[in-house]
Amino acid sequence: MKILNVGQIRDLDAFTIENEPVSSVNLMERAAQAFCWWFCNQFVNTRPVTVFCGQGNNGGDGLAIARILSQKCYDVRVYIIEHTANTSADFSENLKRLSDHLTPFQIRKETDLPDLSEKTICIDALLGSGLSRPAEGIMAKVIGLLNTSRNKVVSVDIASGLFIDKSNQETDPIIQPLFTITFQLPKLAFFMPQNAVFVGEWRIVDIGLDTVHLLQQHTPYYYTDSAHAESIIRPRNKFSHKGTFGHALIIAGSYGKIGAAILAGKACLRSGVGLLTLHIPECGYEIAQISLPEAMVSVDVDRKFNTALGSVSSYSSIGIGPGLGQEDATAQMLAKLLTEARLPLVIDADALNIISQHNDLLDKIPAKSILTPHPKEFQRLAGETANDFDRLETGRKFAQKYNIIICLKGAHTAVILPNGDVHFNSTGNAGMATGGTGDVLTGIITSLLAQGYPPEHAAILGVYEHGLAGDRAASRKGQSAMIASDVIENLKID
Ligand SMILES: NC(=O)C1=CN([C@@H]2O[C@H](COP(=O)(O)OP(=O)(O)OC[C@H]3O[C@@H](n4cnc5c(N)ncnc54)[C@H](OP(=O)(O)O)[C@@H]3O)[C@@H](O)[C@H]2O)[C@@H](O)CC1
Ligand SMILES: [K+]
Repeated sequence: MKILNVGQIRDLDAFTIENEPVSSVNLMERAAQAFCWWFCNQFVNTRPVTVFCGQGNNGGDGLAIARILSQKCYDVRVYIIEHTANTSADFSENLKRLSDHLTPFQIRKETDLPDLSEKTICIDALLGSGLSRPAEGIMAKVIGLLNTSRNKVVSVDIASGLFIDKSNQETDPIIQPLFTITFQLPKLAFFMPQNAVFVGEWRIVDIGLDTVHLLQQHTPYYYTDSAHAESIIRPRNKFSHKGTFGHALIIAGSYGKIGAAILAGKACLRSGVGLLTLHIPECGYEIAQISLPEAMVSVDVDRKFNTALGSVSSYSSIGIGPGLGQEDATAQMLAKLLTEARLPLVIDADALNIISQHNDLLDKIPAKSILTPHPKEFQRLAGETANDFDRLETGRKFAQKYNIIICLKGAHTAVILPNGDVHFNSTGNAGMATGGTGDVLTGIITSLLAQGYPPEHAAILGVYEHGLAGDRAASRKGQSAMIASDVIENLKID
């Protein structure tokens, strides 16, 4: 699914109006109906509703929503924030249509602000995609009122005050909703960790914007939905044998961290690889043979750390990093591997930290290798950034410069491709913020690479399936009880 910028959203809106054709006020009606369909499924009509409207089209949506909910027997109050002499045409039309049902109250100054009863659900239709500057004056006061009230707030399209495709300042007044119900497409702002409280839980409602025009839009930003992930999966051929699915090598573990190697290895096997070899220090030999009998074990000459590899030319994919440690000998082994490997690698955890400390290694990373840093590891690699938008831009430049793929881990892991495209993941949950889940991801992606998935697909699909397995684990065990092994047990890539 594509993620568009403000200008493209406006064009898509205008194109639909002209070519469907549909009048803009009828498109607004469709948007309001779609919002109300979600709202009525979420909240019963015994809950009072207060709608706060600006004077642009977001406010127009709010007026239409108020009318529809009132027709559905909700007890509705409407407040219009009169902050400008200009109102949009569709706002004015919806104000007329509302007059048979409700009389709105005006808010012009602070003393007009209402006392909100605790039970009322507030609908935020103050400002939408037309935001051109931070909210101020009476608009900022209303935002402050809603944020300090204990009421549930639902934002229409986007939280008022939040920019769709650029960073806000920390001091900007922005609504902190429980839910955002957005029209047609997710917005770039939703994927930035800095915006978590300004988005809440978000849902997309379809308002029938032109799909052909949407296909023609160029954007570097995508959202990996189930349809896209499923289109990547290759069915297993009936006549296949273990050689068909490749031979993966995972280089991981150190004394006290052999578990990381086992988790990565098990995840690799559970993601469909034909054969797996684990390269681990000698102290892990028996642990690995007992806990993972399906894997072959290549034992390092060192007892506690990985320090030397034999030839790697026979492997179909190589993952390195989980629990590796950062010994000098390990760093030398990694440098040699980067020089000798003739295929893209999966590089995680301590392998990334070693590269951060030896910047000359960056140029040696094989083309299309997949790096899986969490934000701190990425910062060590690429330097400080001013905000999450800036970090994403830095990631795009970094991926292009070194011809690599970066899976920037987070609530919506961003898979950044060598051409600068970014695919935000849709699966996963806060239960996955626990030790070992990163090792599992390394195993999954290494497995997909071994099976012949192109690196871009291995990264996008691996991240998606990792999150999906985490969601299955959370629904069975709960987010607090689940551990990395549960993510592995819930893998099912077919
Ligand atoms: N796209 C779609 O497919 C569909 C979109 N729809 C809906 O339309 C919404 C977009 O509507 P919109 O363009 O009228 O913008 P919106 O945000 O309501 O207000 C802009 C007004 O506010 C003003 N203003 C700006 N910043 C301000 C500030 N800080 N403080 C105060 N004022 C400020 C600005 O003034 P100006 O910048 O010109 O000074 C202008 O007057 C969209 O989010 C969705 O809800 C659906 O109905 C149908 C399908
Ligand atoms: K809004």
